[in-house]
Amino acid sequence: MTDTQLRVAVLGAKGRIGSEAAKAVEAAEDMDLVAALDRDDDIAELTKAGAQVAVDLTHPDAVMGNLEFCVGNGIHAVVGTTGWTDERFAQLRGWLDKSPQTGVLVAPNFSIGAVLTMLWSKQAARYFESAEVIERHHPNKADAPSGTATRTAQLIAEGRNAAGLGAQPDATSTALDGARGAVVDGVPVHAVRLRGALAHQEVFFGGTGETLTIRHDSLHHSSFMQGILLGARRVVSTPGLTYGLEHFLDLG
Ligand SMILES: NC(=O)C1=CN([C@@H]2O[C@H](COP(=O)(O)OP(=O)(O)OC[C@H]3O[C@@H](n4cnc5c(N)ncnc54)[C@H](OP(=O)(O)O)[C@@H]3O)[C@@H](O)[C@H]2O)C=CC1
Ligand SMILES: O=C(O)C1=N[C@H](C(=O)O)C[C@H](O)C1
Repeated sequence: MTDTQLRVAVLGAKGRIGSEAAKAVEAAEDMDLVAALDRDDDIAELTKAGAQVAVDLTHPDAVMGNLEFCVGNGIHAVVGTTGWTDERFAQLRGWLDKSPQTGVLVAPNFSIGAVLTMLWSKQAARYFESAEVIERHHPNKADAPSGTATRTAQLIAEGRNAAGLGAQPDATSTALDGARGAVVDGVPVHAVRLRGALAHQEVFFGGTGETLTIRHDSLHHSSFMQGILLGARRVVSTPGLTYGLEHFLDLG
């Protein structure tokens, strides 16, 4: 270990993504993996290990407790864990207000293709009357819809609202519960759970005489690793809350 190495910890280090993130941190020349913690470990290990950044890839039930500890101890955080609500963001901002030098990145998705899907969906939204999101994940996923699909729908709604678009056309008057998906800010979101799937999303737009589909597929866990490492490098010099990896990408 040298003084210039970034001291990174991974929370959820036995999980599907956390285990890969721990390997990616270990392999990064400018980082040291100083702690790899999972459910039964004591989070106080982070301070003992001198962690500068904690990468949280745990569970929606665990992430807030982890963040309260990290921010309270001046440890920056890179968060991939889902389950974010307005109330949770308000709580996190409250903790950050008391620790103004600390940075937290909350990234609904660390893969570049998914980030672009979200940004392009917001851009496209203003031009189309109809927009729906279908996400597809492995059946071991705890939450539905995915954090990425939820954020995509929110961004589509922002694009629609800025363009003055009203409610989407939909004459459905009889439907089985759930047939039209969950509605996020006026945008239907459908979640498929499928053995063999990893993380996939299609965003459908419909206008007069045309449709547009933006599709992204994460085919391997490695799709998330570059974004996690970039987040860790950048969050240490970005105090406060950053929502979305796009803020750390040079997108022109
Ligand atoms: N933003 C992004 O790009 C990505 C985000 N994710 C998100 O990351 C999260 C994890 O996903 P995934 O790896 O598939 O899930 P897993 O269930 O495979 O991994 C989560 C791990 O965290 C552990 N854990 C639970 N509570 C705690 C705790 N308090 N402290 C430390 N570890 C804990 C779990 O233990 P146990 O099994 O005993 O519960 C498990 O080992 C999900 O919210 C997922 O949506 C995933 C991929 C990419
Ligand atoms: O649980 C997963 O696997 C994933 N979770 C994130 C989400 O809910 O959007 C990111 C990606 O879709 C993989």
